[in-house]
Amino acid sequence: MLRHIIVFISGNGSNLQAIIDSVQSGTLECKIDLVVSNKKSAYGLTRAEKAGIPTLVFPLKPYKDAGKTRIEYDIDLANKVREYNPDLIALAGWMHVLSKEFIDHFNDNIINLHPALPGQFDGINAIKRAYEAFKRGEITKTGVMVHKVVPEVDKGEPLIIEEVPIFESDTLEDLEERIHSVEHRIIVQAIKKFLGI
Ligand SMILES: Nc1nc2c(c(=O)[nH]1)N[C@@H](CN(C=O)c1ccc(C(=O)N[C@@H](CCC(=O)O)C(=O)O)cc1)CN2
Ligand SMILES: NCC(=O)N[C@@H]1O[C@H](COP(=O)([O-])[O-])[C@@H](O)[C@H]1O
Repeated sequence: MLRHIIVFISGNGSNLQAIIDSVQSGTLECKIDLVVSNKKSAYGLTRAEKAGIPTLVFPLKPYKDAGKTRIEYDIDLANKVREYNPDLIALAGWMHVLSKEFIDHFNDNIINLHPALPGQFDGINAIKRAYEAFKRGEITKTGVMVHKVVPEVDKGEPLIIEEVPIFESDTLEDLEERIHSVEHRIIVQAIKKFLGI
């Protein structure tokens, strides 16, 4: 039976593109029913449109301007996404912390791609923070993981973890490039693993 996924983004969408490419090549046998972005400027929306995938732009600002809460935003977003009844929601660069109220609608069927090892650099700017920690001599390597999403940020059970080396000669850009290439591979692997396909 064809499995259905929804991908959440906030920016460039290179990981979304990796998912799209895998679906189009047949290596990932599922259907991307919707791409959701909280930013209308996200280039990932263009990637989705070029691939003929429906998009939903759902910004937070109107809620803030109306004095509404993040929870109200999350509940409204969850109600829109539930209409698609996805087998999986994949957060691929989604830059909002999702509330319990959102997560509870989807029975643990949410995964997130994070460019760090478990417990190393939770939150945003993980690659830069890892690079700076390496330069201070505090770490010798970093990594990428895809994990289940729970209310506590980046603390969900890992599905896939891959270590990524850092070299003395690396610039931050070198490390970012190395990490992104790993991300593009393991996000697809993680979806396959989660869906059992
Ligand atoms: N409940 C959860 N929500 C999200 C998780 C998670 O594990 N549990 N993963 C994140 C993705 N992420 C790290 O992997 C992450 C993204 C964003 C933030 C964050 O602090 N966002 C700020 C806004 C930052 C900005 O807009 O630049 C915020 O939400 O206020 C932390 C971690 C996705 N959601
Ligand atoms: N904490 C979450 C986080 O940092 N996510 C990161 O955002 C980038 C999105 O890139 P993309 O828009 O090109 O896929 C990726 O590096 C992803 O790991």
